[in-house]
Amino acid sequence: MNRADTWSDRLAGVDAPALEAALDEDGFALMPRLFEPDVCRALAAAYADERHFRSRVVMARHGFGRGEYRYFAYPLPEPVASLRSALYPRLRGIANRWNAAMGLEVRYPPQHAGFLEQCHRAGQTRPTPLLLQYGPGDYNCLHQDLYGEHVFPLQAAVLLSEPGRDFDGGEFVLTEQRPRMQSRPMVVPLRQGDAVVFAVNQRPVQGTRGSYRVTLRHGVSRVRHGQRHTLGVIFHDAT
Ligand SMILES: O=C(O)CCC(=O)C(=O)O
Ligand SMILES: [Fe+2]
Repeated sequence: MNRADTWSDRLAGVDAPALEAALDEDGFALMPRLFEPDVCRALAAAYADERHFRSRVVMARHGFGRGEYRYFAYPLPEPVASLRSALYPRLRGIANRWNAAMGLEVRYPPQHAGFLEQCHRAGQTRPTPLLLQYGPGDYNCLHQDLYGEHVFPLQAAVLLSEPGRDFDGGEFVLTEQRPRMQSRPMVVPLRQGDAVVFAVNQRPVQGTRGSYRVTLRHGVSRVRHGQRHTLGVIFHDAT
């Protein structure tokens, strides 16, 4: 069995109706223990090896927060490549249903390779999966990972460090901006190896008089002690 099959099998064990219900209710869903601790450690350690990456961003230089991240270069290393292509078909139905509910015409093809072709034809050719590294005092301002016209409306992040042991603080947070209402904050309780799937930008909410759109942003509260690493999996590529 090749690695991509292994990841498809692994994701086949995910409770799809529960994932979908959580995404519809809150705009995010947890996938607990997606990575084993040894995989988390290996990926976090890979941050130091420049050869895996196409660029490095020091967040304070751009007003993005404090801390840094690196975008992987193609070909993506394992398990990032397999996870990205195996997760996409599990989220595509929700993405298409959300777009229909929001009155958007875009629909996503069955396989990630097909969607990437669309991105690449539009000049979005640079890989977007990334590793983030935070030390004491670091944080990530609320943001959206939009990198061009082509956007897949869901993304995933995997926490590679263990809260309480490797770091304190550094909570993954989301805000949901509702039309003519105050924003709703959400804190996502993650442990090492847990993944969160969440809305990149907008999602539909079913109200009593039809559906309306809310806008999500995500970020990370200040890390108090220790080191925190995350893997980010974004399905569209960047210009
Ligand atoms: O470090 C985090 O948990 C946030 C990661 C993030 O912004 C992303 O994956 O897009
Ligand atoms: Fe992000």
